[in-house]
Amino acid sequence: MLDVARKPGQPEQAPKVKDVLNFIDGHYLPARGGRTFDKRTPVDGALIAKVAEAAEADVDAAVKAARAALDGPWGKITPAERGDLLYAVANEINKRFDQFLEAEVADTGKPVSLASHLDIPRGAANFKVFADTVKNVSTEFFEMATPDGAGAINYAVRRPVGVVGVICPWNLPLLLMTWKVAPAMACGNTVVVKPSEETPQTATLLGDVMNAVGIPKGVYNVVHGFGPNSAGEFLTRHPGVNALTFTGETRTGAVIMKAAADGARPVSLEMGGKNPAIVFADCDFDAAIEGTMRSCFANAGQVCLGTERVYVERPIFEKFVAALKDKAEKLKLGVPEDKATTMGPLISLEHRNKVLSYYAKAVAEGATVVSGGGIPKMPDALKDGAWVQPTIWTGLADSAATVTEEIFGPCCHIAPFDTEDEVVKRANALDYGLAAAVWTTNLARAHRVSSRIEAGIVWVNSWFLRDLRTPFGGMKQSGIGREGGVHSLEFYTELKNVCIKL
Ligand SMILES: NC(=O)C1=CN([C@@H]2O[C@H](COP(=O)(O)OP(=O)(O)OC[C@H]3O[C@@H](n4cnc5c(N)ncnc54)[C@H](O)[C@@H]3O)[C@@H](O)[C@H]2O)C=CC1
Ligand SMILES: O=C(O)/C=C/C=C(\O)C(=O)O
Repeated sequence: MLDVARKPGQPEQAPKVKDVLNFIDGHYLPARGGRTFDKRTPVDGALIAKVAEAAEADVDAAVKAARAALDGPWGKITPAERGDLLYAVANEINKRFDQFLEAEVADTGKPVSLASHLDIPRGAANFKVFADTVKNVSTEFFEMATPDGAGAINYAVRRPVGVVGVICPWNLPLLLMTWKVAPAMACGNTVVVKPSEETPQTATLLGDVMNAVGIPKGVYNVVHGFGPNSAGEFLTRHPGVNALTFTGETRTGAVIMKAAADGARPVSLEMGGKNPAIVFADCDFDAAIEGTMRSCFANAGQVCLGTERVYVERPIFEKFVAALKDKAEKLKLGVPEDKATTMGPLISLEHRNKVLSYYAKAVAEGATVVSGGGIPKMPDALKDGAWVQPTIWTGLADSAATVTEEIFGPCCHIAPFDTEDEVVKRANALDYGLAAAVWTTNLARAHRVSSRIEAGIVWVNSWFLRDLRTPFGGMKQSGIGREGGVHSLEFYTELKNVCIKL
């Protein structure tokens, strides 16, 4: 039975319903036509915001503002000056830390302890890291011989691609949005952001930060709404957008790629995963359990890098399953503000339906439910929240839907394996290739296995350990392109070669 951590009687007051507006050309604006949609907290289902639902004309205005800003002061300042402004953005986010924290927690229901250590600090750090990257990266220079003996020189310069459309998910809203907005701005572009309809608040707050530190109007714009036939589609189809960057589901990425084909516009796509963890018998057992707990259950399993398939070498299989079950059952579900809470709700009742459909499918496919498998008993005040039990299965075939399809919930299937060759093949068997974790104390094996795994990121004896200078992205259907450090410059700039005949 799960221990439910919440303060008795909470929430005592009805939350204030906020108006969340679009942010266009430096101004907070309602939607043309006045449409709004409701945002409810997944903690207890209470209405927390009325969000302006951008009409096509609002998206058009945002793109036009972003285009005009390219020709304004933003287009004329030096990379170093842009870098200083981005540092100011980061410092201002940190100054308003509590405001961002409150907004992120309200939208997602995630524990304050998680958002205060991950989401908000990374939101600020993203601006600093890309300000530094742009300042410190040089380009190419080649001297060449010419038939007349005078020679020529070539040098490459980076120029912004223009207006970048940024389509964001709900799982790490500020972190993932700024992971794209920061490099885009550091490279001199302007942006129109479409946050997830589930998490409209922190992107909106960031508009105020941009104004406060003097980012010129029109550089950063936010339009709210949904995907098809709404702000997402209006933005991705808009011919004034020069490049599109997206994090979210693979099927959505494919739709966005089709939209980008009109005008042959570049895309950067970070998409779904069904990530394996491979645990060898020679691992540091406690570290492997601790790391696998985080990779399966952090953020209620709503992390694209999270583990949903665990392969454990047979000699330690039973011990591993028992230890993971023990830890999973100690997770404390509860209100975000409670320091004891270690797992929040899923993002929405709709997403919970999806996750629960896999819980049912696992049973139908013949799984042994080691732990969880349903809806936890929560106090009355939280009964309308999107709560789900952390869940562990064993006994499924590698072909089961539960083992092959992204669930994006707090769950994993654990299977035994016998040989390195066998487990590498099983880990690589899917069309996804985002991340993997390998647990072993054998250094040669760590190198061997990580070199054979088909994933954009392999963590050995760790998980979600991020150096923001490194390439980040997925192989196969998990993504197109890499972002992070200098790799982001490849996407957010056009590289132009200048050849001068001497
Ligand atoms: N980081 C990741 O890998 C994430 C994966 N997911 C997975 O995706 C599933 C669905 O979650 P959603 O939030 O609906 O993800 P999604 O991929 O549909 O949405 C992500 C963003 O794309 C926008 N969008 C959706 N359709 C669009 C379209 N046709 N054109 C332009 N923009 C569009 C959405 O409004 C949102 O801002 C989840 O159950 C989960 O499995 C969800 C969020 C993040
Ligand atoms: O650290 C990052 O930049 C990204 C982490 C997580 C995701 O991309 C995700 O969950 O979508």
